Amino acid sequence: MSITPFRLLGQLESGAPIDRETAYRLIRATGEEALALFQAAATLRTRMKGRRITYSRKVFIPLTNLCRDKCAYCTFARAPNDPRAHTMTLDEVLAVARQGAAHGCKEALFSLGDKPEERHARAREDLARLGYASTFEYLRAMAELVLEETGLLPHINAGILTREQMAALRPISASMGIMLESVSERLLERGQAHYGCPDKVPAVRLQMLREAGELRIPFTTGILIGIGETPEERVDALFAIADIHATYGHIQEVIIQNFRAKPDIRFANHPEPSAFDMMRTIAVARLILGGEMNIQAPPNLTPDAYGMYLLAGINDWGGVSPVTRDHINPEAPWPKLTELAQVTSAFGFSLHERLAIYPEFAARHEFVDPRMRAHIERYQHAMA
Ligand SMILES: O=c1nc2n(C[C@H](O)[C@H](O)[C@H](O)CO)c3cc(O)ccc3cc-2c(=O)[nH]1
Ligand SMILES: C[C@H]1O[C@@H](n2cnc3c(N)ncnc32)[C@H](O)[C@@H]1O
Ligand code: MET
Ligand code: SF4
Repeated sequence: MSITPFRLLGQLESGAPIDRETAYRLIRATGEEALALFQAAATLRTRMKGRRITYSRKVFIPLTNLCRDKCAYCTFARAPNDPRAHTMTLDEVLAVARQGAAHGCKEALFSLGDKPEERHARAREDLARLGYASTFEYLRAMAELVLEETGLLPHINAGILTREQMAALRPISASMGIMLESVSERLLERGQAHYGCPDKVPAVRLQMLREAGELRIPFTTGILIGIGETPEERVDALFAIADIHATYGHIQEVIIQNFRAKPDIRFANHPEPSAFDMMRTIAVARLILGGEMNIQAPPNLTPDAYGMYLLAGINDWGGVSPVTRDHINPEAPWPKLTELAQVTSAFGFSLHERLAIYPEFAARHEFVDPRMRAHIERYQHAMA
């Protein structure tokens, strides 16, 4: 039995949240049912968000590309003996941040390998040379430096952090995030995407999401699709995020990201998800997470079709940089902001800049550390 477009739209009009069995079916929808799914999700988005689509103007700061994990999809992490292995110096960090500030960027995205010093002597040596005992201590110092020297708002995407570490980063960052990636435990098995990745154990990532909620940290998470999970496991991951957000209310955006193959990874020959799979996942995410959630998909990972994600219910393009590459997907250039604005408007929407903390979170005192308040307000006044 299929859900008729009429029933699906009717169910939405009634305001009833979508249940898991319906989501399992819709994520595999084809033909007219897929069209109805997109329309329902897009209508829900537009009802709550209007026709405003946002992005954050950012610089990417890949503090270290050493990592203790071995994700099969990752080209960012480098082996210690790879000539491209690198831990940025203080001067390099400041130079990138200053260049960003000069180009109107307002976010400094710290995205880095997870606890490399626990696996690689090379990481311990790099840190010792820089005068630090751990990646976390160095990250904290560099985020503080960038904030105080340039005013850019740090967003911290540094893998698994303890509650104490997140609490220590809270006064010097506008927001933090980790991708949940997937809830599938199967992916930890030999040959799978997360084999050899202690930091990709779903329970560990879900626990960090909850602790960030307890700490009232505006938080980014999301799923990476096409890494060996089933469509039903995608749905389960989205419900896990929705459940945690229902308890804590701190998830400010959910990223739906598509796996992109590249030559030098374990998954070099792993198939990529289609733009149609992205649209079905985005639309189901919108129906599960509701009209208020910010749903983000990166434009650079689907350069010839990203405009269609607007028809499936996204309202955000994420961070876009006029200065730095996407170091996670270095082969995928950011669209120029003029092109992004043109595509967005061709689909009937308008493009607006936002900060690393969304306005609805910046407006709530409990989500803004007192030390961050003035930094955030300075940009808000400039953008108003
Ligand atoms: O340029 C990127 N930015 C990534 N970002 C940053 C994102 O695009 C935005 O700049 C920030 O989330 C602010 O909204 C992430 C942030 C997270 O908290 C978690 C995961 C990601 C993943 C990426 C990514 O793959 N590439
Ligand atoms: C920073 C985030 O980037 C994502 N990520 C890592 N490698 C890839 C890839 N090959 N394609 C798309 N996304 C990727 C992961 O979800 C990680 O958490
Ligand atoms: N290593 C972290 C993670 O995978 C940060 C993003 S990948 C550089 O969660
Ligand atoms: S995705 Fe993050 S955790 Fe996984 S190998 Fe790459 S840097 Fe490490």
